[in-house]
Amino acid sequence: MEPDVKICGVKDALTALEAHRAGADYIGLVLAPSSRQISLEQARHLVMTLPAIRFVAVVRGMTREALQELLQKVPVFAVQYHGEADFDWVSMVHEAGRKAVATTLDERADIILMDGPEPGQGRTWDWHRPASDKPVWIAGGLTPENVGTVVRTLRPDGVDVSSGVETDGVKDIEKIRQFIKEAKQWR
Ligand SMILES: O=C(O)c1ccccc1NCC(=O)[C@H](O)[C@H](O)COP(=O)(O)O
Repeated sequence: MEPDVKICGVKDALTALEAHRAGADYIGLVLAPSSRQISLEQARHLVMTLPAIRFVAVVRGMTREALQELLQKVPVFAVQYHGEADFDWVSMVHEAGRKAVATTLDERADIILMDGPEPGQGRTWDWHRPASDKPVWIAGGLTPENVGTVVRTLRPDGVDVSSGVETDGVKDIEKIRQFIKEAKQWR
């Protein structure tokens, strides 16, 4: 099986649609503080406009109340939670009928994302694939140039990229196409 590809930090419908048409399996919408952050209203508009796309809401250290609001307002396919939570965010996401993407080895989640210490900064790290019954995605400094090697050596269930498919901080559809081609030809 070829790995799933998530293109993270998409901010507009055209880029989401082009990435989807290029073969992206998931599109990440950053709701955490970031140059890629969009509002709940923008996220809702994207998700409602493009119902065929599996959108993942990317959050960091979000409170219970804010997560509740997100789940009520934005019908994303999944929530990817970065940072510590002092409440059971996985159960909340499941009760809302969504998938949970954990950035720690949390076996209650549906997918484990192995990301670097500075998400979204394009920094590589000691990529490795932990033993887990859950699908494991790899992220952190991936590019069209290195993703093939990562897929070939670690055999992840998915790969996730943001900076590596941007030019001057903006998503670049040619890099997205190249990344997807390289990621999916190795499995
Ligand atoms: O992308 C961000 O700006 C971001 C901000 C806050 C929390 C998470 C964020 N991104 C998470 C992702 O899923 C990124 O795709 C992942 O960290 C890889 O990023 P990159 O190394 O830039 O490819």
